[in-house]
Amino acid sequence: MTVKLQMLGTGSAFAKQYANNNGIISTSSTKLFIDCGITAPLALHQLGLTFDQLDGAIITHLHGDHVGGLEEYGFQMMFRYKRKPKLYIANTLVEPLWEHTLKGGMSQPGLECLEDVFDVQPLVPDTSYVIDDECSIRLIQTPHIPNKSSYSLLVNETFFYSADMRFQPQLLEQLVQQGVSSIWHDCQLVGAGEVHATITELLSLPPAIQSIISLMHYGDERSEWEGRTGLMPFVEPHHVYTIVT
Ligand SMILES: Nc1ccn([C@@H]2O[C@@H]3COP(=O)(O)O[C@H]3[C@H]2O)c(=O)n1
Ligand SMILES: [Zn+2]
Ligand SMILES: [Zn+2]
Repeated sequence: MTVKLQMLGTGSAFAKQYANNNGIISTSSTKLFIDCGITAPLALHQLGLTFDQLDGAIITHLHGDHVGGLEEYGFQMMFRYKRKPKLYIANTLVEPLWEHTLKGGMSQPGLECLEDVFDVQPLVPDTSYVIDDECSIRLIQTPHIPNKSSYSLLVNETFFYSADMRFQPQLLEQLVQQGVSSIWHDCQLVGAGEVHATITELLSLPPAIQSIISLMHYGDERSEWEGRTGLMPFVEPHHVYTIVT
């Protein structure tokens, strides 16, 4: 049972040296985007891949760096590849993703809801879903923007992918107690962490937790922080990581 994760990009929403923090999670039989932001179509192309090589996407929340590539993904699959990709998304985000994000560009006769474009798999948070023999996923609602739903992702109950979330030391502690052995965390290197965890906050975690954290969703100032992130390495874009063995 092996699950791999390759990041198309590891950058913050405003980063220009690193593409949006979007990944491709894969098993021997399934390949899914984790988020599909503005830069995802180009980043995918630069990796030598095409949309039809993926089975679908898992979506964490509705910011452009996480969903801004879905219009092109949906249209390419519809008109070029003639197949509906799976869309794993929290049940609370199904309607807003269509009404507030995609409808303006995608609606036309015959395309009137998210289900007309994607094979929508609405996920109930805190519930585990089997993707295939090797992989299960569970969404956990985590705080990001006040009064907006946003989710982190637990893979096989052992790998925690924060997506975008504020500093939640108690949650991280609890996850470790429940058997999580690897955490990929978004990280704001400069400025106040109003909607993301800052590096200063993450550096305050006990060494035992820091030692299983890798940093993603960072800004262009990453190079100034090499060697200054405690026990937490940066996730490298394009590197293929084995996240579950
Ligand atoms: N209240 C907010 C809302 C948004 N932002 C910035 O906009 C970005 C949107 O994508 P993100 O990756 O969630 O990061 C957000 C902040 O940089 C912010 O700094 N404060
Ligand atoms: Zn983001
Ligand atoms: Zn966000």
